[in-house]
Amino acid sequence: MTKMVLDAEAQAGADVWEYAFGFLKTIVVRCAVQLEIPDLLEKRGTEDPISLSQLSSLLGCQADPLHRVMRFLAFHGIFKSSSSSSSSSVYYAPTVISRHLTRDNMGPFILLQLPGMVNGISAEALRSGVNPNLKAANGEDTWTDSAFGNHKQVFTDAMACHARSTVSAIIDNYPEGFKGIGRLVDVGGRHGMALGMLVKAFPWIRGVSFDLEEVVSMAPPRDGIEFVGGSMFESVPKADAVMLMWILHDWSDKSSIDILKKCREAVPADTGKVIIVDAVIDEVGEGDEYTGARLGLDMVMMAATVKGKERTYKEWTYLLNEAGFSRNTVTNIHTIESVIEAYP
Ligand SMILES: C[S@@+](CC[C@H](N)C(=O)[O-])C[C@H]1O[C@@H](n2cnc3c(N)ncnc32)[C@H](O)[C@@H]1O
Ligand SMILES: O=c1cc(-c2ccc(O)cc2)oc2c(O)c(O)ccc12
Repeated sequence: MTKMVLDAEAQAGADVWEYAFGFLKTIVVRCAVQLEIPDLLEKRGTEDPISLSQLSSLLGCQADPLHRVMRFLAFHGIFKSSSSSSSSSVYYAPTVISRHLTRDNMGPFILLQLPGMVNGISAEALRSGVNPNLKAANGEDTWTDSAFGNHKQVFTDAMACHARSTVSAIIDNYPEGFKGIGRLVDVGGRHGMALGMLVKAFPWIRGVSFDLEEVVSMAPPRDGIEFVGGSMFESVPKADAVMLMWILHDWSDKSSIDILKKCREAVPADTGKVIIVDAVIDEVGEGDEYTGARLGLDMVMMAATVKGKERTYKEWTYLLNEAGFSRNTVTNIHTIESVIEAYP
């Protein structure tokens, strides 16, 4: 059926359904990642598409619902489907998008999404200013709220995905930022995925992954990385520089200022710096290819945290001034985040 050229009103009548059913893309992609379909198709490659019956048998899934899921994903360009001229079989092959959904790419990050988020953005939440998903008992600190799931492997796997992706961008676009740094503390560094990549790229660095005790106590040993448990609201281990990657966006302005003050105290007043890796929302410019992802991440912060948010450069400058930093620079690293360097 050829796609008709619709006038704006008719197109809007069709597009509105996207706002009813758009959430299904994440649910269905999440299902494909759970089944490791991107990995299976990637292993076979584009020259060896798999039939529905083979896929159904390999996955132990009913053919009919699997066909419907694959049909939906092929329509949205996640997989490539083709049919055989000699039989009624349908075949599936990987695409440039499905390559990013494998378990060693962004697959585990997709598995973190959705559960526990739905009511975080609702009329009730916007009117009350309270995220109904999270127990008020924990105040702003969702990280010790079991409902948040910080202790779960799915969170560690998702953040390792994120670290792989963002630290690659940091190494490619901001290598100069690590010259002269001996001891680097990664606040909220979890199991050291980011530091492991940084000390490999910059062997002069001695890395310290600082995180909650219940997180670092589960961290497998990692060459060149020391693990220290504690709270960034109490004190941060001393270092030449401190990194905060996807930390401050989880917290309110007040908590972020408190964290930044502890980080400033941990580095030398004359030669130290704090390296913030977080999104900078561009409200006035044209943005770039990550603008949609940054605004989506801001909605995740609203849905999943008590007072987390993404910030504009003006909002970052307010935080840094309040925390006593004298000056700062911003580096575009061509991914969802930028690197903000803050100097005591
Ligand atoms: C969103 S994760 C970011 C992980 C990693 N930096 C990354 O970019 O993928 C936030 C981290 O902050 C840690 N965290 C939360 N509260 C903390 C605290 N009071 N002190 C130190 N770390 C904390 C969490 O355990 C978690 O590992
Ligand atoms: O992308 C995320 C998702 C979460 C998240 C999702 C579901 C939950 O039940 C809890 C948390 O948290 C994130 C986060 O804290 C962050 O700093 C970046 C991204 C995400």
